[in-house]
Amino acid sequence: MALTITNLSKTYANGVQALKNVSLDIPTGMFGLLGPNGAGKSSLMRTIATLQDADTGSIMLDELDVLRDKDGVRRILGYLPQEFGVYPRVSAEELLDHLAVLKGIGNARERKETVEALLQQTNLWNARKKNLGGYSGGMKQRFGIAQALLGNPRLIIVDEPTAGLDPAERNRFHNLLSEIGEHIIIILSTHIVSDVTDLCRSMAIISQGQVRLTGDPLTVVEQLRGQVWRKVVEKDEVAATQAEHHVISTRLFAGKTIVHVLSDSRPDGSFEEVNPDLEDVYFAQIAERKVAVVA
Ligand SMILES: Nc1ncnc2c1ncn2[C@@H]1O[C@H](COP(=O)(O)OP(=O)(O)OP(=O)(O)O)[C@@H](O)[C@H]1O
Repeated sequence: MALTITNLSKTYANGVQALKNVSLDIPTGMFGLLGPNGAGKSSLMRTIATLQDADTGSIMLDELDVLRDKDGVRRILGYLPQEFGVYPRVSAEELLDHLAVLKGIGNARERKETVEALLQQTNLWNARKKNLGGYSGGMKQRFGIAQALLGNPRLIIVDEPTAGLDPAERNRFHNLLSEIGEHIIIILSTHIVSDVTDLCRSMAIISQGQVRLTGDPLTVVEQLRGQVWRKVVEKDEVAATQAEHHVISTRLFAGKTIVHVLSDSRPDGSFEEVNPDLEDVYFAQIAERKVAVVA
């Protein structure tokens, strides 16, 4: 199974062009869509989820025309949106049962089995009678995944799921996502680079509505080897370093600043080579855009 997005564009009524000729091939497994705030990730996710239309372009899930056959897509789609509201005075068990009815699981016995299995899988069984208003952020996200899994979806979209979760809940959420299956497509939209490093076998970086890079994380990181250099500088040296070099990131460490610089060769003897990671790949893409905008 594959999701093929071709030349997708979208301009909102206020003139903002959120998607510019986006083309992506998304294979089975977990796919990471990485980009800064405002990059166009949610616009793309909502379009795939049939919640809004594109101006031009096409999206095919194998033979299924996603932009035309919306009912067909909804039958096989699980969606966890960025803003996921719950009814605070209803228990997880009751709401999941209700959502299962809406998903078309009419048989009461089948529904009971499905709801119970999902509550177990998302580790909410012991809290199933508790009102959702009393759930923590992480529990709500796990409930969000439980509802997205109703009806055995073949395509799951999760939009920025770990923002605001503490490390333990984030781990739990990651484990849950990676257990869900290798045989369906899961698109994880996020601005948290390590979510993609940890979970995804293929990915894309999107910024300002355009796809900047696609590939598998290991390969795109390897392609940057020999081009990233680091130096520890005092805070008041950062500006001068930025003026002289192509700085892709700065990070505070013990009161000093670690700068990462992109360069085909060692800029000078004061820099040491970095073992690049996906964060370097990401910042290199995003930093290039900033340079392009200034120029
Ligand atoms: N309904 C809308 N009407 C007008 N502009 C919109 C609308 N939705 C999004 N935008 C704009 O389109 C651009 C892309 O937004 P989008 O929400 O798709 O990005 P994002 O990558 O999901 O960002 P974030 O992580 O902040 O949600 C932004 O400039 C945003 O302000």
